[in-house]
Amino acid sequence: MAANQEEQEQRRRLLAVATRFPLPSGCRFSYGTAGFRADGATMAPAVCRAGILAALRSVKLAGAAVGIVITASHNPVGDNGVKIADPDGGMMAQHWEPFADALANAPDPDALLQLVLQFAKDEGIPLGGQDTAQVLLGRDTRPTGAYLLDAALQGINAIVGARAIDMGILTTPQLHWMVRSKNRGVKASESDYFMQLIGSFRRMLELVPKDKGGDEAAKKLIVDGANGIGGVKLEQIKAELSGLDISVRNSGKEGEGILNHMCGADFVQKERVTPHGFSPEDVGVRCASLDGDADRLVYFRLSSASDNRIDLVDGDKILSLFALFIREQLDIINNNGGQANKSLSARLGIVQTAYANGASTQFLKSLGLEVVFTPTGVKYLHKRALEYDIGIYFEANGHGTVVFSEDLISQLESLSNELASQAATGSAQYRAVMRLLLASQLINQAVGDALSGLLLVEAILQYKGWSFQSWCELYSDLPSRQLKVKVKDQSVIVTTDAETKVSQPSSLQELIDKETANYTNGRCFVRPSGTEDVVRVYAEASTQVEADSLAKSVAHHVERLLG
Ligand SMILES: CC(=O)N[C@H]1[C@@H](OP(=O)(O)O)O[C@H](CO)[C@@H](O)[C@@H]1O
Ligand SMILES: [Mg+2]
Repeated sequence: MAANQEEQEQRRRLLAVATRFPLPSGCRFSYGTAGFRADGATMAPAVCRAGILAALRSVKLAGAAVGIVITASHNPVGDNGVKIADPDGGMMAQHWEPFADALANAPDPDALLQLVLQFAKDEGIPLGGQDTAQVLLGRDTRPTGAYLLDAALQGINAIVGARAIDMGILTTPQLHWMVRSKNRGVKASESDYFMQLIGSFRRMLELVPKDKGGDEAAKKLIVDGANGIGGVKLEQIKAELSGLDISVRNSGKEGEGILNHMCGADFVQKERVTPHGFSPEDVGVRCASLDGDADRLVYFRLSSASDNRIDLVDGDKILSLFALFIREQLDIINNNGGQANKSLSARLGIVQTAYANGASTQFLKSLGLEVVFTPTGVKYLHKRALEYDIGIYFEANGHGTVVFSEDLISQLESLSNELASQAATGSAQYRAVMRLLLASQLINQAVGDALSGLLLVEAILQYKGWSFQSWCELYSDLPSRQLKVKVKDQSVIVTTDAETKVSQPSSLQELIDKETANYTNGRCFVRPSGTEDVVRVYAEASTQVEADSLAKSVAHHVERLLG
C-alpha cells in the first residue's frame, strides 16, 4: 500500500472501531492503581481502547510484545477490568497513563481519531506499517471475560500492522511472565512457565539440609483458590509438586462457590476470618489464600474449632521470610574463609508501603536491612526494587516479588561454574549460590505471583525446618485497622511522603496528628483509593481497641471535612 493509502486505512479502522464501541453517557474511566476497572458489562469501550493503546505501545517500542490482562483481581465477580503489561513484563510506563485516560474517555469517534493521531505524532509512533506490533492477551475466569476479550481484539486490530495473540484463560502473573519471556527470546508458553516453576522448586528441595526436611505433616498445605483461576492452575500442577501434599478449596470448579465471595486473599487479609470452604477439621493446618487472579498470596491457620478466627501471615511476613532466606544465603557465600575472589557484592533492598505493619518494618531494620517506602501500587514498588541487586517488595495484602539484577545473576553463575570446576559442589558456598539462582528462577520476576510465591515460601520453610508457628513468631503484628470512607470527591485529598501525610486539605493532617498523639505507638494516614471510590483510613496502635478508636476518629474527621 502507498503511504497515503495506509494512512487512510488507519483512519478508517479507528473511526470504525470507535463507532462500534461508543462511550456510554456518564461513564468516566481512570487508569488508577491497576488499570481500568468497573462493572464488567460497561467495560467494553474502555477495553477496546486499551487494545488500541497496547498496540500503539508495541509500535512505539519497535514491535516488542506488550500484554493485556482482562481481570478485576479481588473485586466482586460482576466487575471486570483491564491493564497493560510493558515489554519487561512490568506495569505500563506511568507517563502513558494520561493518554490512556484521555483515550478511554474520548467522547466520539472523531475525537478518538484526533487523539490517536496527535499522540502518535508527539511520541513519534509510525502508523500504517506492516508487522509493527504484537499484543499478548490473557483473561481470568469472569463471565464477562470472553466478551471483553473480543473488544480488546477489535481495538488491537484497529491499528494497522498489529497482531493479537490470545494466550487464553490465565493468572495475571502468567501473562506478565509470558510477555517478559517472549521479549527475552526464551520460551514463553504456559507449559514453559509450569516447567520453570516445578523444575526450580524440585531442585530447591534437593538442597534442603538432610536434618530439616522429611516431616510428612509439614508437607500438608490447604490452598484457598478464591474460586478463581489460581485454584484451577494449581489443580493442574499439584501432582507434580512432589514435596508437597496440597488440597485446593474454592478451586473454581463449577458449583463450588462464587469468585472472591467470602474467600480469597483480600477477604482473608482484610476480614481476618476463616474463608468459606474450611471446617474445624482444618484447625492447625498451614493454609494459603490466593486472590481472584492469583497475584496475591497470604497464609493463615484456623486458630480454634469453636470460632472463625485465624492467625494471619500477610505480605509483610512473607517478605520477612524471603529477606531472611536471601540474607542468609548471601552471608554463607561471603563467609568463605576470606577468599575475596569468591565473594559477592550485592545490594539488598526492601520496599514497602505505608500499609506495612510497623512491626515488620522494625523487624527488617533490626536485621540491618535497608527499607524504603513508595506509594501504594505495584507499579511504584517494582520500579524501586529494580534499583537493587536484589530487591524484595511486598504490599501487606500479599502482592510482591523478588527481583534480581542481571549483573548479580551473572556473578552467581560464574561463581557456581568456578566452584563446580574445583569439585566444590558439596560446599556450603556452592549450595547457597545454587539456592539463590534457583530462587531467581522460581520467583516470577515480572510481577507478584501467588503460585510462584507459594512455592518459594514452601521451599524456604522446608529449608529452615520451620513450622507455621515459627514463621508467625518472627515478630508480633501491631494491632491495626483499615476503614473506608465514602466522600463526595476523593480527589480533594492530596498526599505526600509516600502517602503518609496529607498535604491538602492541610487542616486534615493537623487533625490526624492531633488524634495520633493521643495513642502509644499510634500511626495513622489517609489516602484516596486508586481502585474504589473511597478514602482509605489506616491506623495502628498498641492495642486493637486503640487502633479501632484512632481509625474511627480520623474517619470521622474525613467525613466531616469532605462530606
Ligand atoms: C490498601 C490496599 O490494599 N490497596 C490495594 C488497592 O489499591 P487502592 O489504591 O488502595 O484501592 O488495590 C491495588 C491493586 O490491586 C493494590 O495494589 C493496593 O495495595
Ligand atoms: Mg489480584
